[in-house]
Amino acid sequence: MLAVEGLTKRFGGFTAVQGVSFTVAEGEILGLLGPNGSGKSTTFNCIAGMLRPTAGSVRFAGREIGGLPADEVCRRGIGRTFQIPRPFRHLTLLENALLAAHYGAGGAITQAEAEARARDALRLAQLPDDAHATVAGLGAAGLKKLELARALATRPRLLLADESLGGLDAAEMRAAAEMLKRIRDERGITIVWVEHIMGVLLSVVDRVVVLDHGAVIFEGTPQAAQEDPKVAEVYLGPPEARAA
Ligand SMILES: Nc1ncnc2c1ncn2[C@@H]1O[C@H](COP(=O)(O)OP(=O)(O)OP(=O)(O)O)[C@@H](O)[C@H]1O
Repeated sequence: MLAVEGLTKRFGGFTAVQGVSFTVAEGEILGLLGPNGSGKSTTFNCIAGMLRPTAGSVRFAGREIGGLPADEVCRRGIGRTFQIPRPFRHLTLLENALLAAHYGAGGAITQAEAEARARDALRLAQLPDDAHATVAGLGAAGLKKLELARALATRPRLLLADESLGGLDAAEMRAAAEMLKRIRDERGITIVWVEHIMGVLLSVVDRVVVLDHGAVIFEGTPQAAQEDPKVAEVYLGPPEARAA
């Protein structure tokens, strides 16, 4: 469904992503892992149209999308969440989701249809879908849910989830991971989940790609990732430096 090939992104003289290639199959949950600064968000933003790749190709559903603007990528069926939720705080949850539904449809749906999509997305994210629920009072976990609902309201076939777990406690992390799994299982939405926290992600993803210094250093099953010495080294440091 998604094929990233030779993706490279330079910022001036600095190469943040260098020749990254991976594919995502329909219905799969792929975990994109890597330590801070390894190029995950840059890769993600090149797919989602927030950044224009310096080189390489991004194909979605058989068509090149590399370099298309974010709104066009969204209309083609790729929804995304942001690492730092920035909802419209003066609007209700429903209004936030409604705006996302219109954005995802490029303004081509009726208000009734947008409302149906918005309510469905809020329910999927386990948020109230009544007209009065407000953003005020949502904690970190609630804001992440709203971020997810806004992405779902755009009716994506592929969901790019950016670091959904930062700032959550262990129980909230498990619940968030289960929610992504449920969205895939119930709706068949393909998911690329970007995270630097490895533990809980490995329990729900089908496959893992690990980046380090802008390049892919591992691709395989979650089990194999846990046993891979290169993955252990970027996460835990060289063997001699690890605590016994
Ligand atoms: N707009 C930019 N201009 C210059 N350098 C950038 C820019 N965006 C990212 N970088 C650099 O590119 C590298 C990769 O950053 P990126 O945000 O993609 O990493 P990441 O793996 O997502 O990290 P994190 O887990 O901290 O979000 C970093 O060294 C970062 O400082």
